[in-house]
Amino acid sequence: MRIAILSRNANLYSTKRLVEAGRSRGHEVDVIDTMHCYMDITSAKPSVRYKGKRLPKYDAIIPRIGASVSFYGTAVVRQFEMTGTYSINESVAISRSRDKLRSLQLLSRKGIGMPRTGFAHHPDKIDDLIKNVGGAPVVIKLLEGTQGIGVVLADTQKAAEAIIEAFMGLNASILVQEYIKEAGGSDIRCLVVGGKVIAAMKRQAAPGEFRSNLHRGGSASLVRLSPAERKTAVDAAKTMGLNCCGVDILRSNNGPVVMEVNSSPGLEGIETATNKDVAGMIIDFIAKSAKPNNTKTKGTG
Ligand SMILES: Nc1ncnc2c1ncn2[C@@H]1O[C@H](COP(=O)(O)OP(=O)(O)OP(=O)(O)O)[C@@H](O)[C@H]1O
Ligand SMILES: [Mg+2]
Ligand SMILES: [Mg+2]
Repeated sequence: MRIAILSRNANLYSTKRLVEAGRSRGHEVDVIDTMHCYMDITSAKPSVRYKGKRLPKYDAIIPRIGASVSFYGTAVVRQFEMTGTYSINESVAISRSRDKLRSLQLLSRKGIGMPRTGFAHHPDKIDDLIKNVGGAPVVIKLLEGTQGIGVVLADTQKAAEAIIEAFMGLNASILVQEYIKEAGGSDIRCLVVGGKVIAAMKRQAAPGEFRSNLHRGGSASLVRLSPAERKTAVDAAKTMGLNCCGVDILRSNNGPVVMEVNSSPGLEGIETATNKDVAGMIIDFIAKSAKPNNTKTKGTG
């Protein structure tokens, strides 16, 4: 097969591993910088151009679209879909998962466990917003945050009000979420490929920290999932319509709750923690699933 990896940087661990896994299985693999693709969207014969040439017809693409380039990146994926190329994650599903409010509303609608969550942009009654999710302690999140930045734990009602006021002053949309204390500063990253959890790791926050992000000093280890956790991860991926994603779960007293679903999950942490050839499993899934003109929109909402 001929596979293109859409990535801004060929030297990233995940990109390198996917290239390696593809080539070692006898596929032709190119890395294409998403942001350097351009196209004539009105052409009757859709194609994608890159560095002055028309790109060859790929059997499959693996979009690795960073959060900061979601908008243009998903347009490029959509163009590949129009040329009949199979994308492991379709453009609609990537856009859906990138919108935090939309994805949390969808997960909730499907009855998937979630921390009690409120969202707001400019509430007139901040105290009511906080009480509405059960009162302090609460976790307050900037909608545009990433790698744990913009995620704050407010222990008291007063602290929560002050933080929300500060975020309101920045004209930002926020999430206010029940604090899952019993998770003990850890979360579980489940890698779902083709409707199965193929690898999972537990991330534990550094001492004195509640955010388990590896970028915030968290450490990863192997974990055994319960059947309920497995099902929650698979259901969340299905709701998003993603064939390949990372589902982040907290272990709460009421069972597993989903925090978010990531459509371009990093491979380094999970391959190191589990010692599994995750990249290889992704390529194997593509080899099995990629058929021309096979972009069917999965999921609704
Ligand atoms: N409601 C919560 N209860 C307990 N811990 C939480 C809660 N929400 C977040 N955390 C902790 O904070 C970390 C960061 O939160 P979250 O994943 O929502 O934001 P982010 O990592 O900045 O976003 P992204 O993953 O998109 O970069 C989580 O991994 C988890 O350890
Ligand atoms: Mg996170
Ligand atoms: Mg996220």
